[in-house]
Amino acid sequence: MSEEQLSFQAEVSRLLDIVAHSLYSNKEIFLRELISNASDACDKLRYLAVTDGDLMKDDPEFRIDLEIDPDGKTLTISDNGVGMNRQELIDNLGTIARSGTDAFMAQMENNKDGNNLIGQFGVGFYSAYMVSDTITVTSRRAGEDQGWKWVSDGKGTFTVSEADKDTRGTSIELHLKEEQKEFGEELRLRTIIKTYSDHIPIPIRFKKAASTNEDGTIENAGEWETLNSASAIWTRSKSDVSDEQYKEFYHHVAHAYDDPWLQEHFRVEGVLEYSGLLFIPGSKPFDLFHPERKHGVKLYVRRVFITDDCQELVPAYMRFLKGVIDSEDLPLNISREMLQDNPMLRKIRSGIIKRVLGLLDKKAENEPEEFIKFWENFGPVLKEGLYEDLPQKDPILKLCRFRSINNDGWISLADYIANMKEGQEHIYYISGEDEKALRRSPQVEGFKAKGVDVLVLNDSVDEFWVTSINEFEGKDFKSVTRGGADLGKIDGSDTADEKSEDKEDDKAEMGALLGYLKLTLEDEVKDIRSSERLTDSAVCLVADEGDMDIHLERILRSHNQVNEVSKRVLEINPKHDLVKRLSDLIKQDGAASDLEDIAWLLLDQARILEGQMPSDVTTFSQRMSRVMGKGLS
Ligand SMILES: Nc1ncnc2c1ncn2[C@@H]1O[C@H](COP(=O)(O)OP(=O)(O)OP(=O)(O)O)[C@@H](O)[C@H]1O
Repeated sequence: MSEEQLSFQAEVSRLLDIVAHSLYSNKEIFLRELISNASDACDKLRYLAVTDGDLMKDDPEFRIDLEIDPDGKTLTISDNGVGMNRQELIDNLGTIARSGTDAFMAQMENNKDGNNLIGQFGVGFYSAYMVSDTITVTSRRAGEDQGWKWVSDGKGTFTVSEADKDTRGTSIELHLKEEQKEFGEELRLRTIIKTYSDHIPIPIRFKKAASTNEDGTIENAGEWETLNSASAIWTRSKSDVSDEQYKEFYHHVAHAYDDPWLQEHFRVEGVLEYSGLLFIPGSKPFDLFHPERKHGVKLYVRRVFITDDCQELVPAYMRFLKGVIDSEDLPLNISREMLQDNPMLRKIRSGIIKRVLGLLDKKAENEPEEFIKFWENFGPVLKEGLYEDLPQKDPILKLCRFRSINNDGWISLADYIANMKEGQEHIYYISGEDEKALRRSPQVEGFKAKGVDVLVLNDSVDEFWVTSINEFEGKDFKSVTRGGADLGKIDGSDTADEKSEDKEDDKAEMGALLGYLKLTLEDEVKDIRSSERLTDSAVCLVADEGDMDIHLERILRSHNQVNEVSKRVLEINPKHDLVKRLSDLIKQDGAASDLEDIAWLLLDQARILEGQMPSDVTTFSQRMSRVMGKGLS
């Protein structure tokens, strides 16, 4: 097959354009990316060779070799890993199949500080275009005879052609940009390898430059020197690993550049033996909520990489975890299918869950401010565990942090309970999308006035757990937008506290108005009540005790899981001037016809406060005009 020219997928072209023009100062990371890929390629072959030993029989020792040409114009990174055939070269180096790429590129293109984002995202192989003007990849897939060459200047197209390659694996030749010649210097490369890739468990070798002795003989020519420690970092004892080495391993295993927020290096012995090195990232990845997002924990069996896609190893609600688990007990030739219902794996999984929840708990206790950093990045993910993993509900609830109407910062449920008022029986919450709007909702007014705190739940997962969890430490969760407010039973701390006779008076006062409103609006609402929860607003809507909460219903409707809109209860505030005036008018004139507009406007106002539309905007605006016109006359 002769040379063929192909175009990059549009996303790759956009990415390459960003990378080539990036002013990102940390350009040396390209080498880390290429070595990381080389090491992954060796891992993949080692796994395949468990069932097909022939694949690496002729050359059983893995290695990654670096070579520079005498002029320092090219740098070549070669590995004897799994290699790529023609189609794999086209697919892997011509397309990106990575979730979050679009979001990343949009941010890069809009963000003045976009250069730092390159570091956060990790652009993998393509980062080599920060330092090269042309890249030639020559590769031969293990078990195949034909080698292939991929060449591109990173500007829209690449070519693929047959190539002679005697050995399996991949060789990447970078033709360095004029201004990036430093990456063709031996000393610079040695430093980079020590800094970024010491932990790679495969020897990274450098071909020593030849030196000429006084007598004219040539020394060192063609000799290889290993630059790294070349042992799996999780097999070493903690005292043998420096913080820097842990950090670099994290960068490698997580394909990330930030600092880990937490690291845990451990060994479990006994019935089941495994070791692990787990990290929680210091920043939120772009694709955390992408449906295809997987956790980043690689499974090894006795140092052999098995898979980085074992959903049974770590639950989805811990998909922020990165790192390695290395089992001593699982069979080496375990197939990915066999992992699906494996009792040993289930035990490892529950060990990981317990360990991570324990570590988080310790952090929350001992370093509460640090813990908030974790919470702000990953809290919404961890909360998924509240309904996905019911046995862990209590430890997770203990870790949950909340916004609330009486606090600017974060509080725990224990804080909430400690500040409950005399007579308060429930943990009150309000849920919706917009934190600011929720804090100002009419339904929380009465709670605020009494000093009763209300949790503000504005993560999309909240609605799902809060309706399925019955209680925390004997207290149940109650929405302030559903059912009666029960505020009368609570001992308020401020002057707004009212006596129960007052309330009875209010009810009697309002009787005629309530009767009139019920008659007028009976087809639209389930009931109309005098409100205990309003202090400033005239009206609000609430769900009746047994009905679905307003916000949950809206979410389910947007997912087409419910069709109808439930009728709500309209509450009116007996202390509000407008309501008092209406009540007086009704008592004087009976149901005067011009009160009808006002009744409807009150209902529509309550709907708008809920973020809904008036049921008929034309009629709404006509009523509004009529009432305003009367106000002016
Ligand atoms: N040395 C190599 N040997 C074999 N395959 C390779 C090699 N380098 C890259 N690849 C293939 O190309 C793919 C793309 O590599 P690239 O570095 O762009 O992304 P990645 O490693 O999958 O993820 P990341 O962007 O996080 O680094 C890899 O997933 C791998 O399949």
